Amino acid sequence: SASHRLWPEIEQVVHQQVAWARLGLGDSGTGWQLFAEDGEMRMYRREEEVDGMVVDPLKAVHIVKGITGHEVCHYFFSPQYRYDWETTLEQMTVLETIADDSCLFLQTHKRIWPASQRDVIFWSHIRHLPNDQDRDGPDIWTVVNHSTEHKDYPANSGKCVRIFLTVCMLCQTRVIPPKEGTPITRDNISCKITYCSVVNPGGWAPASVLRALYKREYPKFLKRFTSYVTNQTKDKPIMF
Ligand SMILES: CC(C)(C)c1cc(CCc2ccccn2)cc(-c2ccc(S(=O)(=O)CCO)cc2)c1
Repeated sequence: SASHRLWPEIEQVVHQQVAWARLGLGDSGTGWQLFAEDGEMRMYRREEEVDGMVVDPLKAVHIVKGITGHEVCHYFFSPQYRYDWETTLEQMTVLETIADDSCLFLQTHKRIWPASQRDVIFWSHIRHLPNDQDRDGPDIWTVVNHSTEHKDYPANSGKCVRIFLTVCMLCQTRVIPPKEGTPITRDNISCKITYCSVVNPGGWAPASVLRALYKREYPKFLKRFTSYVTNQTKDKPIMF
């Protein structure tokens, strides 16, 4: 709700992330390296370090047939499905339900050898940015996750190293209209997904180890999540 202490930050970060996600990859001069390809999915990263720590920004573009942006964002945002698709998750707690479109999460992730176990606190916000009639802009659904602090869970106070992240799942639905008068089916829809992520792994971890881990884990993550949405929605009415 607009009166919540996090609301100004949510508004600012969501608009910044939507603008960032909608930027193309620019020409090769922008340093984006394609590092994974699988069917329609293309995954790019830039090598960046902050205080000697790998924080490689990642941008993935994927086109998935038969699902909508609303459905992708619904399953990505809603806590009740997360254990189904987030296999690196050990524990997820909803610390606060800020509004029906905003939650505060605490997540501990399974240890990924040889890095030590990590946890993260982030707010998550789901937003529909409809294309206003006069502009034929795209109809966008997005979920933005952004790290924040919580007084009851100070960073690095327990067994876990605190990670920091900003993630944007931005979706645009495409409909190929079927023959006049016939209903739209899942064969007529597809979703273009732009997934942007910057994960600061917190405490020290060797750059080579992190880069190998990101290279292996990220493609699996997006494939697994989109397959999950396809399976969850295939026998259900379309959520536009
Ligand atoms: C390896 C990599 C795929 C980058 C990775 C490792 C870890 C585990 C923690 C970690 C980080 C770094 C090094 C070792 N372990 C967590 C995440 C992560 C966490 C959260 C989200 S989310 O978009 O907010 C969806 C809700 O869960 C996405 C990714 C990614």
